[in-house]
Amino acid sequence: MKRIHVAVGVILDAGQRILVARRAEHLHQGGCWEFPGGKVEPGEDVTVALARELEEELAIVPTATSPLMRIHHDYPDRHVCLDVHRVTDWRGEPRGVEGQPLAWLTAPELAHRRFPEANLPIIRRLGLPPFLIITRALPVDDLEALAGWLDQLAVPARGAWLQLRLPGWSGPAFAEGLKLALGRLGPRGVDVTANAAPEEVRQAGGHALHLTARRLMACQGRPEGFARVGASCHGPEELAHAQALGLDYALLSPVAATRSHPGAVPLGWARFQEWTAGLALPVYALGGLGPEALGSAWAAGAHGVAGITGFRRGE
Ligand SMILES: Nc1nc2c([nH]c(=O)n2[C@H]2C[C@H](O)[C@@H](COP(=O)(O)OP(=O)(O)OP(=O)(O)O)O2)c(=O)[nH]1
Ligand SMILES: [Mg+2]
Repeated sequence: MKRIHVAVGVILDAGQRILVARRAEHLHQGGCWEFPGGKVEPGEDVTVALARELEEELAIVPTATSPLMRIHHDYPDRHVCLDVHRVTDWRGEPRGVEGQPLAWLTAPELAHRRFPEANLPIIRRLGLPPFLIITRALPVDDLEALAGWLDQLAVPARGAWLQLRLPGWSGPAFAEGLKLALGRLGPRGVDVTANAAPEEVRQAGGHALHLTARRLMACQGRPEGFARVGASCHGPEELAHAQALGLDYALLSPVAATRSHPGAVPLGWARFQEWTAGLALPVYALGGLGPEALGSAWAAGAHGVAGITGFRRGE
C-alpha cells in the first residue's frame, strides 16, 4: 500500500479559533474540510515541509510551531502518517491561494464539519482546552464561598475547564457544589471535571472524573460512565498507567516550585519533556505555573497548563 507522510498545521489564533480549508472535489478525501498541509518530500524535514505547504496553500510563513500529535491511519488505498503541529504565530494574512474556501472555527464547531476519517483524534484532542484550572481549598460545605470563588474566575481567551476539588465535602453538599459549578460555568463555556471517588461523582451527576494518583493506581480499568476521565501523575509509572487505561488526559507535577507544595522538588521542563515524549496521552503541566507558561508548556510537548493560583484575579 502507498505510504504518505503529511505535515499538517493546526493554525490557532489568540482566541483559540482554528483555520480549516476545504479540499477540492477531485482530490483524495475531496470535499472534506482539512487542516492545511501536504506531503513531506523525500529527505525533507517535517517543519520545513509544513512551512513550505502553508506558504503554497495560504501564503503565510509560520513563526511559532510546536508538535501536537502523530496519527497513523489506513485508508483503503493508502496509509497516511499525519505529523500534526500547532501553528500559533505567522507572518501574512491567510488566503486560499488555490481557491479553496477557508473558515476559522472553534473546537466545538469542528464537530459539525466533515473531515477525513484520520482527523478524528485531532478533533477530539482540540476539544480539550489548553488550560485546566483547579479550585483552591474551600471551607467544607460552604456553597457561598464556592460561588464567590467561581464568580472570581478569570477564564483565559484560549479557553479553560475546571477541576472541582473539594476536600472534606461529600454526599449532598458535594453534589450541590458540583451542580453550582456546572450551572455557573456552563454559560461561560467552561466544563467541569470532578476530583472525588468515582461513585461520588456518578451520584452527583458529574460527566467528567478526575482521579488522584492513588485512585489512578488502584484502577484496573477505565472508570465507566464518564465522558472524560483524567488523573494526577508525578512520574513515568503513573503516566504509563493513565495511558494504558485509555484516560483522556493527565496532569504531571510539580513542574516549577509551588506555594501549595513547598517541600516538593520541581521537575523542570527538560524532565517533563523526557517523561511525556513517548506518550499519546495529552499531559497538562502543573505546579507553580500560570497562563503565561503556555508557550513553554507547548514547546515541551505539554497539552496545556493546569494551576490553582495564577488563574484568579489578584492572585
Ligand atoms: N493536508 C491534510 N491532509 C490530510 C488531512 N487529513 C487527511 O487524512 N489527509 C490526507 C489526505 C491526503 O491523502 C494527504 C495529504 O495530501 P495533500 O493532498 O494535502 O498533499 P499536498 O498538499 O502535498 O498536495 P499535492 O501537491 O500532492 O496535490 O493526507 C488533513 O487534515 N490535512
Ligand atoms: Mg495539501
